[in-house]
Amino acid sequence: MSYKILVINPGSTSTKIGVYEDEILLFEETLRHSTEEISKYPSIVAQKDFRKKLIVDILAANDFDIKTLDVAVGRGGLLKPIPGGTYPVSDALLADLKVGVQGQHASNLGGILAREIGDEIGIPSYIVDPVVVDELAPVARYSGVPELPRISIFHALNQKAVAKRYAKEHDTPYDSLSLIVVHMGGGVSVGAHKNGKVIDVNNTLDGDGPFSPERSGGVPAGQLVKLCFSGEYTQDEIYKKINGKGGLNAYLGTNDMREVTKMAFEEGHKEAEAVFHAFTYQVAKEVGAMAAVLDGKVDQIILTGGIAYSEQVVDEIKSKIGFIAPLTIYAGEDELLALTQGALRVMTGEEKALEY
Ligand SMILES: Nc1ncnc2c1ncn2[C@@H]1O[C@H](COP(=O)(O)OP(=O)(O)O)[C@@H](O)[C@H]1O
Ligand SMILES: CCCC(=O)OP(=O)(O)O
Repeated sequence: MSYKILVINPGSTSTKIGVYEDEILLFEETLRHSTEEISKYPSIVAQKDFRKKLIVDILAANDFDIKTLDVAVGRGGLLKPIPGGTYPVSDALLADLKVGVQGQHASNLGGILAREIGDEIGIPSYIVDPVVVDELAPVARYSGVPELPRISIFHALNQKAVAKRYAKEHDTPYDSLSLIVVHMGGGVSVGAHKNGKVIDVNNTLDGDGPFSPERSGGVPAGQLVKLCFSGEYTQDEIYKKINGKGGLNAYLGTNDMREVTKMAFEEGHKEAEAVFHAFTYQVAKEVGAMAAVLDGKVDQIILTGGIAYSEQVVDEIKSKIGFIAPLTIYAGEDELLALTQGALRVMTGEEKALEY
């Protein structure tokens, strides 16, 4: 028996959709969203119908009968911290996605849309390796402020998928490798993978690590406190500076690294050039930190995510961190396939679904 699988991957700057028959891709589509397009919506949940219409339209454009699907799987969002694996979108999980128990991010919509479409046609819905997968070592949880422990929010699905892909291509078990994986998408995550666990990673959402197209990354905390109490901004406005309107958006008014590259190197925009170099500098610096986490014994550094398509970004980062370990580039991500495989493992009985 084969399974037809609808895969839904909402990112902060994109919606990626795929339909698979078992592991065979029937069709896929990536729709990129500008900040202008997305910021029309007052909340993540308010984007649901907009993103659902994209899915329905893509199925129709491919003459695909939605009723022939066997399962729907979505990227998992800001739930409570949980172990990696495949989870049915239960009522409890759905409720937490709607609230966003650890915050607001487009990935909250993955499970919500999988469940809604699944219920409409009477098929099961799942999420796989959500962004809250937490494998941090105890030592990595200290921040210096006891009330503010460091937490694990990152591109868990793709970080795990590319790490396992590297292990497979090199005929080595994933849990015997020490890897640094750098995902450069709307957010940037830099993870230290040791013995099959992500023992440290920057909180990709909330002011930690390098800046990214949409996020501030780590900011000077004292200055941030002053800004918060300056009376000039609401809480929401301050938070948007960290998540949504930070990073490339804040400096240059775009979340598109291709646009920044064009401004910097074709149009002679000096600030864009400086921001481009600052981006690669910050990413390289975080890789250096994760090399220390791994005691300097790093088998491979993997660069992935949409920005890894840029040779110029890759070359600049490589020139700074090449001394640590060799680099492998997996541009884009393996998230659609990873979601498919997670759903299939449960549908075929190879793995038991976890309970949220
Ligand atoms: N060929 C490319 N060169 C440089 N940047 C790219 C390229 N393709 C996509 N990007 C950038 O990658 C970022 C989005 O990455 P992606 O992994 O798709 O993000 P997300 O899933 O978070 O929406 C955007 O800034 C986009 O401009
Ligand atoms: C919430 C962590 C994952 C993340 O940042 O994803 P995007 O790059 O898709 O925003």
